[in-house]
Amino acid sequence: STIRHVPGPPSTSWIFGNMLQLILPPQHGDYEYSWLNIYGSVYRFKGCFGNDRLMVADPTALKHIVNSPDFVFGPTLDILVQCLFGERSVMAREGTDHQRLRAGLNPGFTAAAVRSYQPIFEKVAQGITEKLEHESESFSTDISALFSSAAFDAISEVALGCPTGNLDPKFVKTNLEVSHLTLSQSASAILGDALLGILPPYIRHKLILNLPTKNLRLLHAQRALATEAGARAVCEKRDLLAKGGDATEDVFTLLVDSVSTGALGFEDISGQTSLLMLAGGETTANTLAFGLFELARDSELQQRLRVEIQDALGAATNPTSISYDNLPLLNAVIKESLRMYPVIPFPERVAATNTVIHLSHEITLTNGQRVKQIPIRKGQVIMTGIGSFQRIEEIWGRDANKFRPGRWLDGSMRSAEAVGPFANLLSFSGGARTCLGWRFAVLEMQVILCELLSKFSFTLPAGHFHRIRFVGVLQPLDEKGDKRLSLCVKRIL
Ligand code: HEM
Repeated sequence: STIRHVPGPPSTSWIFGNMLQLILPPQHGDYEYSWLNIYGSVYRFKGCFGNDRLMVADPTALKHIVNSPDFVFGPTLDILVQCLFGERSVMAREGTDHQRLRAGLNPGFTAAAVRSYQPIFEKVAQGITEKLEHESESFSTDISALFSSAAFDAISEVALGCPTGNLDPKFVKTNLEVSHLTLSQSASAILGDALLGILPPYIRHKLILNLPTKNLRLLHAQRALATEAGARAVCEKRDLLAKGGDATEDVFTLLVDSVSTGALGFEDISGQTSLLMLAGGETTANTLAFGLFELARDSELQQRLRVEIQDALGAATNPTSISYDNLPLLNAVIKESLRMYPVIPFPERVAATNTVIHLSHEITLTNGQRVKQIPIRKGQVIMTGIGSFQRIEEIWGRDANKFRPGRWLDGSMRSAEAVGPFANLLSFSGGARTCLGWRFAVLEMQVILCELLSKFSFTLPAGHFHRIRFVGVLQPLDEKGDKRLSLCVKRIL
């Protein structure tokens, strides 16, 4: 097959191939981004047990993969989706069933719907300020924990219409435990995924649902509690709407209201609870943490952004009338954070049929042949190299490995093929499975950054250390491997 001749890094282990280098390097991207420079935007590497995998960062090929029904979730992602989100979740659906459910859920995530959630995001952001104001004037704090809890509050209030304080405490606790569970990424977990991946999906699903391990029991409990919380929220909203009560602005209310159109059933709504709570929490929280870290290490950039925000706040007739999309530097910082730190950096896909991917330019195979398309056999695993794509120098500039929000403002980037829904980035993926909550995440980040930077300044503590690892999502870890990113915070008002 052609794949055999696609150049790529040598493998040092039959059991692990290059998987440990890709998933557990000392720092995220240590190998991946240097392979990009050596082998280009498409290369072959070894998965576990000698299997060839393809890393694809070429924009034309990526656009095809995310838009084509020829590619479905790879085995590891499939396991994750079944365990964490359950078979009723939109992520677990395929083909027309997926399209139908997505269309039904869409009213909760349109630009207009998300704009209506702005006051809730502002309330959550003020909640962070209140926590920080309880500290002394200047102190060090773990912003990653702070953002995780804020993102959980935001998704609970905006999706379910329920403050976290009103949720079943057992659900809140298991949700937190599950978020921490992703930290258990290890060589044995990679091997376990590879072994499960060999099984046909039907047997794999049966096994996942019935294996009596502690972690799987926790995941099942979390899913059940999430569905219960979702069902309760759906019932409350249905009763309120039936009585003609004052509807609150939240995703579930909008969706329950649309049930009469026949697009969705009540269980289609409650079945999304686990997915929304988990997919909407850590992703946004970690992107925010990485962005604020970059601002903490560049005080001049931080100050310029603060001035932009304070000017906008000063000009606004009331704080909730701010139009966050009109703040150029704020949005450049958010785009640059998403570009440099795509929290899902290489979602896995598998070819559902024999197919071909076309590339934006020719590559030279190890046998000397020049090709602009690669035939793919059914079953071939492909990593959609979102992180690598977002570091291609010809597209993003010679300094693509540097955090420089100015690239979004000074016209120095080459316009490339439009792939994702936001700023030509793929951090929210693209095509039929584009992140449903991308507008939600962008507004949440805009509101929280504005609130915090207008009231506090952030610097790196002496001897600052953090490591970025892919543990289900990209996360900042401390020396001990615990999730933490500490910054010094000083009140400025
Ligand atoms: C910075 C924050 C976020 C990032 C970077 C992000 C990224 C992604 C990516 C890459 C996918 C596609 C995964 C794949 O197909 O392999 C995805 C799917 C999804 N995301 Fe997000 N996400 C974020 C925030 C959110 C939020 C806040 C919500 C909910 C309010 C959300 C809900 C979803 C849902 C429901 C899907 C599944 C879509 C489907 O399969 O049709 N995400 N997200």
